[in-house]
Amino acid sequence: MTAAWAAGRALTPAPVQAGLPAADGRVLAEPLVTQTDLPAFPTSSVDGWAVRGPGPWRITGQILAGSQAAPLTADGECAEIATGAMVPTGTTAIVRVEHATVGADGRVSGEPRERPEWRLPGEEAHAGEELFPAGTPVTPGLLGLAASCGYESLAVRPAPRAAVLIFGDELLSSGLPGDGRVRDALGPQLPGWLSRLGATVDRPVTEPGVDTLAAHVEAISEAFAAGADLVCTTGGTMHGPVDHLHPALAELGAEYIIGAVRVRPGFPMLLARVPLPGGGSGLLAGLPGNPQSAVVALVSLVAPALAGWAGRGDPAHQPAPRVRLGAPVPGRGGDTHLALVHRDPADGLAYPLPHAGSAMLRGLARAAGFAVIAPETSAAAGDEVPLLPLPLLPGEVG
Ligand SMILES: Nc1nc2c(c(=O)[nH]1)N[C@H]1C(S)=C(S)[C@@H](COP(=O)(O)OP(=O)(O)OC[C@H]3O[C@@H](n4cnc5c(N)ncnc54)[C@H](O)[C@@H]3O)O[C@H]1N2
Ligand code: MOO
Repeated sequence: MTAAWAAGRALTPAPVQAGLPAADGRVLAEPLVTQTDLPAFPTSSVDGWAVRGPGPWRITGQILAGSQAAPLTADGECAEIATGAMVPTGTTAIVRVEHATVGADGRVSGEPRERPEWRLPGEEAHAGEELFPAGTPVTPGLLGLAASCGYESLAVRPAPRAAVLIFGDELLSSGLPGDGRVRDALGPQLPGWLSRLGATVDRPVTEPGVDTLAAHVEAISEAFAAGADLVCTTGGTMHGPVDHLHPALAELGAEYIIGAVRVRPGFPMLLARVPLPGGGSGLLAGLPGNPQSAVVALVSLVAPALAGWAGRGDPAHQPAPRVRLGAPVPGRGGDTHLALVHRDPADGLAYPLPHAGSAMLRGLARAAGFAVIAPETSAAAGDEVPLLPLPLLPGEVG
């Protein structure tokens, strides 16, 4: 959702310098420019003999990886060379160890392959060359490349810090539900979803907050004061007798970015900008109390807001994955229907899941994501529709 992405983008903080392992998952704030030729010196790609001129060759030395290579000064000379070692100047060929023999006179004979067995400086990249632009997501592969071309740290957009505030007098954080009380099903799952979306959740989710206006205002203020960039609250998004989120936002002087979304389930979700006492502002995502609706809000509002904040592209401008349905999915009138689906590996089709009510999690816990059924439409078996995926890791996808 572009408005959520833009709200996150507007709060994108100044870049930080992060050590290479710590930069994983972030986004480059500056282009990755190689500080050296890659490779930086002529490098043997095999174990063998660096030779000069026609053979047989007299052994003049040994060059191991990591050492400086003495030149081969005359035809008929060779040096034993290891994979990764610097090729001495004067080398005309490298003969692989398995293609060479050492004669009784101590001389080396053998046939080099036609293709040179070493890599030339700059073959992969030249010093000063831009390898990736600012805005590129940092992956483990990119970290390895950055190290190869001379970096110890990278200028990246810092990870957004998210806090989770659970509200509801009816919620228990341990034991069995009953007598009007239910277990909090959001406190245990939201940190995992948020970290899969690239946020840092560095404060433990505390006991559910009580359903009073004062408790809402205090908990939200406190979470921002403790350094959260994004506060996710759960419950109280409607206008029932103990729904205090809207009044709390009014008291905090918040400005709505998105007040509700014409989507089922999850319509009371909201995103607001909250002014901070020290200046600047933070984002607050109000996730509806029904647990599946809260996850809908997470993928619809929180995911794009975090992408914007972290310096990543607008997910709305990236091609949505599409799935072919194996069974019909009804529409929800004038609202978009987000229908939980899983993919059957047998036929590759997406099937709507049972137990998909907004208060249920049994369907969600094995879903790949939500099939998007546009307003005033319904989908038939065989139709291809967009998929709003859950932020699952490879192998977790249902
Ligand atoms: N008069 C109307 N009432 C409701 C409507 C409506 O249109 N008119 N919409 C329903 C929909 S849809 C949703 S979604 C909920 C949103 O309610 P709130 O965000 O205000 O959430 P609560 O009222 O606090 O809770 C709703 C429901 O979810 C359970 N819940 C809350 N938090 C948790 C949690 N952490 N873990 C597990 N379950 C949780 C709570 O016990 C309630 O059953 O409003 C409907 N009402
Ligand atoms: O919109 Mo509610 O979120 O349908 O359960």
